Amino acid sequence: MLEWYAAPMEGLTGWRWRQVQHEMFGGAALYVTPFVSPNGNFSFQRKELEELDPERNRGIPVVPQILTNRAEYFVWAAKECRSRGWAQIDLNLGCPSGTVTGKNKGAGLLRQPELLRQLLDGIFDALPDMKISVKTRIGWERAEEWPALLALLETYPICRLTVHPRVRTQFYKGAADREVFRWTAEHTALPLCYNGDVTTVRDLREMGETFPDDAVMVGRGLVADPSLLRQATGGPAASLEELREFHDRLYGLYCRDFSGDVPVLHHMRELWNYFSRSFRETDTLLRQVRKAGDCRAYETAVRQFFYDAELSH
Ligand SMILES: Cc1cc2nc3c(=O)[nH]c(=O)nc-3n(C[C@H](O)[C@H](O)[C@H](O)COP(=O)(O)O)c2cc1C
Repeated sequence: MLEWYAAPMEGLTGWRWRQVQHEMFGGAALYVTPFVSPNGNFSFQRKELEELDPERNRGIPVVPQILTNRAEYFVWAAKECRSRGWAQIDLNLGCPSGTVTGKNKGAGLLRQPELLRQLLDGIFDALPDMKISVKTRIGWERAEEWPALLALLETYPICRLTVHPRVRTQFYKGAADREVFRWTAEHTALPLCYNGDVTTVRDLREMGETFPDDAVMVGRGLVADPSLLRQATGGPAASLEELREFHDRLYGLYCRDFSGDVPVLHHMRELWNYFSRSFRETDTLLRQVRKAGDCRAYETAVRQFFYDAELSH
């Protein structure tokens, strides 16, 4: 059955974004959290605890994502998540960042098949009753690596394999290779989820028609237009008023929770990098937003923007 998922995006789709998006627009059957990264201290950071907190995610179907290359850290973190009521845990095999891959984590594991095997053996031996999903790229530097990686992954009872069909060295450049996903769908019995460059309702419909038995995960397209999955499930596109309310509520949560203007503005700038695509003619606004040295200047720029704004669709 085709389902739509919200992708994990560090700094963008954290619990505050999920709260507001889910309440206002919904449409996602699951929301994978930006990764948490357990280590030898066997304790989560405050930000990670918030990300996993049932209260902050109340009513939202959340799948915590874990980034590690050590089975004992994953198993500890998964049990912590289970004790908070989360039934499924996702393993990150896709993060391309040099600081992550340099430690053989995320996509770094894709060039270390033996380490990956040990990690998966340890995870699936210790957690036979938990639903474990995996989100992966198709290789380190060449798509030709994918058949061997898939053969390895297939030996485990992965409850859903999300495939982002780029290799690590591409980061987010070039096009996601939908042919590789098609090949994967023809060659594996694992439940699949497609992820990459799905940004319009037309894309969503096309994916739904081509892969009716799989799921589709949307990242940047959903941050750009938080109503995208509502539209995929037959609902209307967001109105200008809804987008303004979405912005104001999220901004209000950042202002409430962060101390000082700097972290608030940092988060809002990240959001606008994508959210601006919902509107026409955003150059002046984006300049003003980037220039705003404090929240007052930011609020003035955004008020003016919404006064003049026109939707891009
Ligand atoms: C700023 C940013 C943060 C991301 N954080 C994560 C993350 O924490 N975990 C993860 O698995 N993928 C992460 N990703 C990758 C996205 O989940 C997704 O795979 C990627 O954006 C491609 O999908 P899209 O074209 O629908 O955006 C991140 C991507 C970006 C651009």
